Amino acid sequence: MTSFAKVAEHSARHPKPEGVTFEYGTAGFRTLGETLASTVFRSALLAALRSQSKQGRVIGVMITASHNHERDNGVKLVDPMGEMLQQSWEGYCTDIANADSDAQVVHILESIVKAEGIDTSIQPKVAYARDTRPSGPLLQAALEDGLTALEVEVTNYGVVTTPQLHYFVRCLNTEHSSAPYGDPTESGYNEKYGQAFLRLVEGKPQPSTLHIDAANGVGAPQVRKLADAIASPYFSIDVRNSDTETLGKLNIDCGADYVKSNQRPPAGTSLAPGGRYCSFDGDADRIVYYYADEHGIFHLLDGDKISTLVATYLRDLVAAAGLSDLQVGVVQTAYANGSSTSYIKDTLRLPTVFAKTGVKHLHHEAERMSIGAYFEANGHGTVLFNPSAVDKLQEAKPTTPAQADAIGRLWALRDLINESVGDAMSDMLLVETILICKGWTLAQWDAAYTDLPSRLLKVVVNDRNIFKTTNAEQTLTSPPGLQDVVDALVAKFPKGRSFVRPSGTEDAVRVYAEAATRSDCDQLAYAVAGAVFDKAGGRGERPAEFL
Ligand SMILES: CC(=O)N[C@H]1[C@@H](OP(=O)(O)O)O[C@H](CO)[C@@H](O)[C@@H]1O
Ligand SMILES: [Mg+2]
Repeated sequence: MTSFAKVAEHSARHPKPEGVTFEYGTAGFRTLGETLASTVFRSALLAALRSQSKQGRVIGVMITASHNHERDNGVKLVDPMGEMLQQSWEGYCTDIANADSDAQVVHILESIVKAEGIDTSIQPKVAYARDTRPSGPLLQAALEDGLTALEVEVTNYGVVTTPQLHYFVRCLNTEHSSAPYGDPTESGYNEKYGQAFLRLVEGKPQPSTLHIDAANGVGAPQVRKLADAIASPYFSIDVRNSDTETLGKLNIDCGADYVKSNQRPPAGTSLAPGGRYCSFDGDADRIVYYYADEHGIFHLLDGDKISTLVATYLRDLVAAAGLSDLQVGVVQTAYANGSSTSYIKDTLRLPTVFAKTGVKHLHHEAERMSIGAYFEANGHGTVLFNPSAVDKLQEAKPTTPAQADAIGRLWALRDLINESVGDAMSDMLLVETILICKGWTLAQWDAAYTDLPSRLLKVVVNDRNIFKTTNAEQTLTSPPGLQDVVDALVAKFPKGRSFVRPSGTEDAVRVYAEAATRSDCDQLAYAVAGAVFDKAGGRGERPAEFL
């Protein structure tokens, strides 16, 4: 029987900072690392209850702030199949993080037990890990104190990538089932993905070296271990921005978010024409590729390019396997470039839907498809095979060697893909596989369609909570009248599209715009940003570039 007797005493060691309100947002809690100890301690308590509510299955806890600044940190819970915490529990997280006293912390735990009908005699189990941030060890200690207070059975995975922790959780919970996901260790991870990759590329021409920018984060040591496990010229890598020791380097002027937001290579990287480059973010769940053409012009291959590449490859394999009733679909968010959406609909002729920002929303949409590829434009995503697709693969009776080969490749691809969550390393192996099998350069991959010029801006406002949206976040329902202003501005520009939504991870409102030309796109973006600032409580000085 779990008792809350020790909770108040342990909680008193992790006082909640005064005047701070925490919110379990798009990707868990995320804010200044030095303010997070109480929240991490309390997240441990919730992870224990969540485990009991899932009959003692293992819940994950990851301490990371991904691509955000090194002084930030964050914590999020991982559900038993390696997916993001069920949304209905996010409110509990927010409530307990904001509880004003240790007694209230206990009271909230008791009320969750009641509301969820939790059997507290079940042994709770939690697996946890952290990224390389300097505030990580102290937050980990707070987490451990919470886990001890509730006598949780724990597995500490140390310093690993976010998707590795998701993978471990899924493995631990399927270990004794009829379909174990894999060995829940770092070497099990490297073996599983590495072997699937080698199976798929065997006999094809070898690619040139891949230059990986690891954002000076946890992806650096981990991708080196993956390369050691693969130990093949098919995966020849050069890891850059791999300094996880020096303070102040994480995500600074490098990493997937920097490259995608600034549309340029990491500082200090000059791109050799024909060279192959990619960037991870700070916790290695996002990846983007890029290259320079013969004129030295930078070209970005973002999440949209990855999802179209992957969807095309899967569509062709499914056809070659003779499994015409297996439908490949693509899930995007409103931030997907309009050209990619048209390409998926009009050229690939595949179904596509828009989900709200945040991978948990995309993941749930993709689950409804037989084979669903989902990616955010920023490079976070994966592919899901739903159970009926797996059944069909199992039942398939190939009548030709070509069909048998395609079915074998679909199975190998399923082993290559981290289905629990978007994973820079697994996605990289997937992209590499497809490029190797097609014998393509990055420029050949890029040739499928041309991105419309786009711009993403931030507007700092007094209260971002007044912004409410509908239609997969593309239409504002509040503040009143603002959407009409946006619509009128969009109508002025050929191929114009723009939308406004509150960020779930930062105290700001995001404005996205695209249009047929760079200058139209910028005019639209800055005009919409100006309208938001003027009509919805812009804070501080009005940025000079806003129109
Ligand atoms: C435009 C954009 O890139 N938004 C990001 C960002 O969310 P916001 O809610 O926009 O702050 O962080 C999320 C978590 O990493 C990521 O899922 C999402 O794509
Ligand atoms: Mg990340």
